[in-house]
Amino acid sequence: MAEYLDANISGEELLEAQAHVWSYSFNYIVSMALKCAVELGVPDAIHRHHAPTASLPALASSLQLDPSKTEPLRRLMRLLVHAGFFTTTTDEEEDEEVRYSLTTATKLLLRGQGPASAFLLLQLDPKTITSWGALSAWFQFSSNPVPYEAGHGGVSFWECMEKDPRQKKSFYDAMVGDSKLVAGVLVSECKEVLEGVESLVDVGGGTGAMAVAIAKAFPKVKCTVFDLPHVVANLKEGGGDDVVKGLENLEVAGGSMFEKIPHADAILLKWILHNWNDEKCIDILKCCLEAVFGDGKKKGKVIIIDMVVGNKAAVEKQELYGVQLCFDLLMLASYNGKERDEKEWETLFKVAGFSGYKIVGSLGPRSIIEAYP
Ligand SMILES: C[S@@+](CC[C@H](N)C(=O)[O-])C[C@H]1O[C@@H](n2cnc3c(N)ncnc32)[C@H](O)[C@@H]1O
Ligand SMILES: COc1cc(-c2oc3cc(O)cc(O)c3c(=O)c2O)cc(OC)c1OC
Repeated sequence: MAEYLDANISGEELLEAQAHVWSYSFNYIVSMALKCAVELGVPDAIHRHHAPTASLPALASSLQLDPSKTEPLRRLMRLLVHAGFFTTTTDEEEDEEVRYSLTTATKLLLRGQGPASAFLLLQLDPKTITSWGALSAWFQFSSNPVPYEAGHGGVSFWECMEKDPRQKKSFYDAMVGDSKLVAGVLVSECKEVLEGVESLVDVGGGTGAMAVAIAKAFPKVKCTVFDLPHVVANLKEGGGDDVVKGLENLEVAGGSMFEKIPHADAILLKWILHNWNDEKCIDILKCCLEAVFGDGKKKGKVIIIDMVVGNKAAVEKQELYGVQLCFDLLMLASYNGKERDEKEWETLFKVAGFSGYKIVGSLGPRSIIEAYP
């Protein structure tokens, strides 16, 4: 036994530890195999198939792969079945051939219509992966609080994105996909959040996907998409993925959430505060408070869709807790932002001047938090 190991460790425990290291060393291979399947169009080919399942030869032929790639495809699919992205059945009465079908997760990865495919491709973009490779150098040598900026000559993620149309498109495609998915759940299963709300501003609303969904589902709510002027510049003229144009109860406003936010009785902050450190969050929240006060009356609320690290959902489902911790590291690396636990949220609201808050629902690893003036 090597001297650095405790003499009491059994051989079984040692080999299990080795497999644990292997498993985490290989995690990216599963991610890359999934990216490969999405790029090949495997989910789409199964979806297009005349039956809800597809055999390996049918799949290979639909993907127009050379016959020599059929066996490698079987091995790719075996890994992704193990990871929960496809299921298999065998028709014993017919040909005993294995047939693949989609799971709910792979339905989210259909090209064009799948709300999570842009997110997957964004996380696995060579640029994103390269920035993770520089994290240890940032810990050791950088005085810039934002790892992303340290690797980009002091330029922020938002500024870099403006100079790189491909990165900008992939970022907003990922955000739009997520907003469509979350908006669908919000308007059908969490309607009470918008009960009694007459006007709403979606702060940092990007290209408007969330506000469009709310405006369509709640025609009596006057909605506004608010983001930096260049982000919302041509939304009214029909830019963006959603039809902002033509919706009577939807306005577009450009400005900065650090300066002035238009008045409304509900201010929505979806996936905003985790991008910022505590000081910046307090500035944003103070601006929100002014926006809901508007006519001087203490009414209205700020609705926040973000993670509450270690919440009940995460305690009950370990995978959700893992997602929260990965997002926290992504926010650290990209913006010096963070995912917050309930105590940290409570402190932010108190310091910004809110009278109270309530966690009113959960959306997978994220929560819906209401903060009151
Ligand atoms: C992570 S995205 C979230 C977008 C959208 N809420 C969603 O969940 O899909 C953050 C948004 O904040 C916007 N943003 C950044 N700085 C801002 C500022 N000073 N004022 C208003 N919006 C800002 C960005 O343009 C971007 O659309
Ligand atoms: C486009 O390249 C990068 C994207 C991100 C980034 O930022 C996010 C911000 C959010 O509020 C929510 C998110 O889900 C995300 C992301 O998923 C995400 O990938 C971060 C980067 O810097 C590390 C990027 O540059 C490479």
